[in-house]
Amino acid sequence: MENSTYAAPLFPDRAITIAVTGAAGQIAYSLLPLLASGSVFGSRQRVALQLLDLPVTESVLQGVTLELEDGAYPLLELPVKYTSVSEEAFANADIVVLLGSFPRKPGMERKDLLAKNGAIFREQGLVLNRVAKQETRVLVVGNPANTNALTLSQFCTAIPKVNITALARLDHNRLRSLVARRLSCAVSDVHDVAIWGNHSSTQYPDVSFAYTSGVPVGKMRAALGGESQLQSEIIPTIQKRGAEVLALRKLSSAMSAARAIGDHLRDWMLGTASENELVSMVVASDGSYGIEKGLMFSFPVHCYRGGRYKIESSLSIDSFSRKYLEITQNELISERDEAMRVVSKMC
Ligand SMILES: NC(=O)C1=CN([C@@H]2O[C@H](COP(=O)(O)OP(=O)(O)OC[C@H]3O[C@@H](n4cnc5c(N)ncnc54)[C@H](O)[C@@H]3O)[C@@H](O)[C@H]2O)C=CC1
Ligand SMILES: O=C(O)CCC(=O)C(=O)O
Repeated sequence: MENSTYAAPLFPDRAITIAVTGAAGQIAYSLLPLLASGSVFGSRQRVALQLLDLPVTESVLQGVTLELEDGAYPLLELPVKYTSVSEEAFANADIVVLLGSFPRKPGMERKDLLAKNGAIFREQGLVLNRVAKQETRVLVVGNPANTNALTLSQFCTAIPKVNITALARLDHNRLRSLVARRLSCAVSDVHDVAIWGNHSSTQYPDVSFAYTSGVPVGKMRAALGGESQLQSEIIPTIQKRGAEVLALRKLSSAMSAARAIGDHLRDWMLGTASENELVSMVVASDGSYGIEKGLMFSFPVHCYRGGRYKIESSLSIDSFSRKYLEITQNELISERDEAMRVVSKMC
């Protein structure tokens, strides 16, 4: 991971406590070693893990815990806690990573999961509302991630909305890597790609502000073949990348998702490698770019040490981009309305 290895620990005198739900699942199996090894929060930050999954997975979760212990990670507090009781997993957590949910199967759109996962995120919002600290940072990964984060935030008013985010970093990393492959340059040379909107096939992967050492800002669309090439090939490739992996593996992306979660958490908590770097995060809209206030929308943001971020609100959006922003905003509004209809019936 970029930047974190030598970072000063966020909590020099104690471990950072991270609750992970869905901890017996496939993303967790790639994520937990990243957290335990120090590659997210730095090589001097102690880490305490509180793992949650359903009672039916108890033996798997116990096996994962044994493996973490057998990893003999110097930074990891022992014993690793695991439970099927949300209150126990979330108590005193500095960070809560919500993977636990019903996953998409081949042929399904992520929004087909709204009803099933809306119930889970309502329930977890209510529990967090009772036991979480105000400063707890929450990252929603379970799909449909934007709308699950919105549902959770409706039921968890104890945590300020700025502390609740969802994952768009996998899409951001996919785009960054695609640009590097097309331009035959290093991924680390590609800066300021952006993902806008929903973590779904309507997301808008945007290269308008991207640059490399050889391609200055404003010239990236042309360097990638122009708007028609973006429209017919590059944008759809990123929009459908999750489905492509799912069709090939018969399982959704997990290794790359874990890596993206590490990147999201590291940048959010420690700040980006360079102060001006743009990264993509799903956050509550502040009305920038005309996006409805409160909608959980992926924006390009700047991150600052200590778990702070700011939406970059001064980019200029042309008609090519505007059309994509509207499509993804409309999808999020309809997901939100459907999710609120579903969860209101549960009250
Ligand atoms: N936002 C993003 O970029 C991405 C999101 N995802 C989503 O992340 C989620 C997790 O993916 P995988 O690990 O591959 O799924 P998985 O099916 O391997 O694991 C999910 C785990 O969650 C557990 N679970 C289900 N309901 C739970 C609850 N109420 N409380 C606690 N645990 C619960 C299950 O028992 C299972 O162990 C899925 O919703 C997937 O669609 C996956 C990749 C990228
Ligand atoms: O596509 C899915 O439903 C799960 C995995 C995912 O969200 C992704 O790979 O982007």
